Amino acid sequence: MEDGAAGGDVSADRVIAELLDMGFEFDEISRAIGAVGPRRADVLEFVLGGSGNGKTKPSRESGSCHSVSSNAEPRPSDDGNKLANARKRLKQSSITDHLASNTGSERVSCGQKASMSYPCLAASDDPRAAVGTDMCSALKLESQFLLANSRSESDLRDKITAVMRKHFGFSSVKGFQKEALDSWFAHKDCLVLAATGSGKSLCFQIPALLTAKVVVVISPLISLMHDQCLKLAKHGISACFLGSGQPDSRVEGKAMSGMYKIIYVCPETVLRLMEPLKKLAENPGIALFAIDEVHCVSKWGHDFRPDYRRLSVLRENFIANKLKFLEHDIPLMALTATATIPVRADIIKSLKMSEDTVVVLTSFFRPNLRFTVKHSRTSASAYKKDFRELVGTYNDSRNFRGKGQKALREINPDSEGSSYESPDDTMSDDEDANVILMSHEDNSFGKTKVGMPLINEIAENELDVYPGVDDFDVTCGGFLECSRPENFASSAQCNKTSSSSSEIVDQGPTIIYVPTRKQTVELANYLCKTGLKAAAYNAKMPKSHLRQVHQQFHCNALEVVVATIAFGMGIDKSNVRRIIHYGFPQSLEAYYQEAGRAGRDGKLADCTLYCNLLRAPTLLPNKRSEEQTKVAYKMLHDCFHYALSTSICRAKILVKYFGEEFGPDGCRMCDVCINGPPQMHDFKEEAVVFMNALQAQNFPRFATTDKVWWEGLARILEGRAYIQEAAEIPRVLIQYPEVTEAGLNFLSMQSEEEGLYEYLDAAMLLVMNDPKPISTSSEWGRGWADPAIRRQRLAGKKMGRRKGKRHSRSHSTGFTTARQRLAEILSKRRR
Ligand SMILES: Nc1ncnc2c1ncn2[C@@H]1O[C@H](COP(=O)(O)OP(=O)(O)OP(=O)(O)O)[C@@H](O)[C@H]1O
Ligand SMILES: [Mg+2]
Repeated sequence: MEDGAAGGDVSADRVIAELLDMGFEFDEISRAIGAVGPRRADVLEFVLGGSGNGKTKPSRESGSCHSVSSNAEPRPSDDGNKLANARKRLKQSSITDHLASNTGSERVSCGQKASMSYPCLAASDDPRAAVGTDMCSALKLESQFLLANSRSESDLRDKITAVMRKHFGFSSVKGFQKEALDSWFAHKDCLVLAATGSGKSLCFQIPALLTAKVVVVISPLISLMHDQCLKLAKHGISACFLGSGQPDSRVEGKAMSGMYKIIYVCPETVLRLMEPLKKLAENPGIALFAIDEVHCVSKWGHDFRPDYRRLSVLRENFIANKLKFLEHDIPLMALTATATIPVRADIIKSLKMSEDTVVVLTSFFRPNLRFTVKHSRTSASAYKKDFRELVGTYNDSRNFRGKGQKALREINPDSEGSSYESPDDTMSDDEDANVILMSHEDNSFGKTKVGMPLINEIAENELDVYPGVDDFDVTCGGFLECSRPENFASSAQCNKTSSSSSEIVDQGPTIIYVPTRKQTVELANYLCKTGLKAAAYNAKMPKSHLRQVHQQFHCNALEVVVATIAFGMGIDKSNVRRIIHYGFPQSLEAYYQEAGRAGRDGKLADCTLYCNLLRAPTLLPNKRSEEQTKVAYKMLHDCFHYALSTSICRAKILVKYFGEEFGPDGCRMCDVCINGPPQMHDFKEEAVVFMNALQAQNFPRFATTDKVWWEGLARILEGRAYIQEAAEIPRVLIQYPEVTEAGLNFLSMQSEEEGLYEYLDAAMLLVMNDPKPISTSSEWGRGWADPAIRRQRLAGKKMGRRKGKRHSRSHSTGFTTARQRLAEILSKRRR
């Protein structure tokens, strides 16, 4: 959506449709149109200003800096001024402005760098003496000098150290960076697998500074390329990006003639530029093709981009056998933070990387990230409970600083008669979950296993899918030049509410990832009402708003950004203290990459996943091949299992997912390490009943009572390979279980077996601790007709009421009853 439309009059209907798409509520939009008319810009300003919610915001927030989502009550008298100011504020620099300033900064940097002393070079040897202040020439000569003189490894080391100090201000390269550079130096292809934020970019940026040749970097997003160019410009390195978002048509020609040390290019463009790249390879030469975020190559990865697969043309074309002027094949360096073992193999195969490709593998473990999973219905009714701690974290520190000791209660929406709190949260939650689960299964059961219709929890058009390559212009790098350091709030208003900037560092910013655009607005509004400086961010919002969010986030003027995945790659902000996922991510790769945006400064950071443990994630892309469906289900399956685990350290599961062994100890920080596993349970009896039922072909569906528990048992048996999925496309939950050879062995040996001790998973623990029937299930409904069952249930309810708690029913009672009922059902069926 372009801002260009903002100034013109458009029909109210169109404005309503657009804003609904952004995630705003219909009522809110209507109210805004009523107040300011149907001009899109005015309506947007009204709703983004939070005026549309009609509630008085906390007094502390008056004139708050977080205008992107603040809640000021509109004052009709100053509407005109407000809109005029807003329009002024929303007017952002164009990308051409950015570029102009880039060029400027390059040249200034060049002049500055050229006059700086260079520790490795004797003054008389300094090639820059002859080149004045032209940065490109200076760098070329400098790098010619550097590499030409690097006869030994130790020479190279020294040169690298010098370049690191000079351009990046770091004293040394990290081990994995050294390995990657060594392989480049040996003209070998290389696959670099290193954690988020570990410094992969330097692996391909340094070669550009060590030779007179150019480095070509393939990157999936224009915004990412743009950010990197801005950062490099700051370090005095000339770089450009090519592709649909490049507004200056001359840049491509300049790049192909070798005027930039580093050329960022999207895969689509690199394929178009094959011939010019060959010329570039001849003169001045291409030092390296770097393929960043290379997991996009793989259909098994989380961000599959078909054009990435076609990058095999690089290996096919830029080899000494084909291009006679080449002494060696031009090395490929592929880099990612999230590639499982199958993805790695797929990358090497798809890109046709050479057989002696060096794999640089570092630990994916991020020791300062503390992972936690919390059960939640992840809807508005759970906000109060789920975000109490977060709200307290920010507000308490402000109160502590003596800003009126405002109790959370006073500024909490509940005190204003909000309906955020559910009267019976867990109960309705579980029932909802089961209703949906049942309806899914009812819909799919009996239909063909392949290609059966799938039900999405959320309409897909409410989601932000993976950002397109040309999401140009909403970048983070542009805001690196905050006038204050990261740990300072940037606006005067912010400073009004924070007596000490250091306390903002203590709190640090939070990113909350939600699945839908609507939730970004809903949750950001909620958080603003509690007094937090929060803003919504999703791909349908105007670019001007998104830029503003980036800017305020980078300068610590915002405490919380509530975003879809659109707030993504390229965020290299060091002090993010919390990443909250409010709803299941689409894969563990995506989860780890998003979580990896926390704690880049090495200090402790929290990564919390709130999800409904009683409802398997079901969201799948609408348009997909059978193979993609399988992959998508597998990814959701892995996410669900991660969340359900009660006995394995979270960090261990995550790094193991990427093929890394973690050793016997856990991280000692995650919820599982802290809480320890639950008691083991002997599942033998249930397992025998269950598998016998499967064997008798009499049990095509799970029992409808304590269904969640039986699903958990199926997971356990599947984990032991006693049962397996018979469906061609396995889903998140096992659908068509069948007993395996190992299962048959277990059944035949059961008298000799001691027991089947396993941990209950988190969903099983939930239903064990709070057993309740599934009111919508047909079995449950039929159960009421049975006087014995009715008596039992009523007795259970009374007992619950007497003790004043729903979960007062004894675990073993609920458990045994369910098991007995299942056995009865099965024996009836057999008869
Ligand atoms: N040798 C080093 N010493 C200290 N800091 C470094 C070093 N190398 C890189 N860094 C810093 O690490 C941070 C992250 O670097 P970079 O953006 O390259 O990470 P990344 O591995 O590409 O992460 P992501 O997977 O999220 O893209 C940067 O701020 C960078 O300056
Ligand atoms: Mg990177």
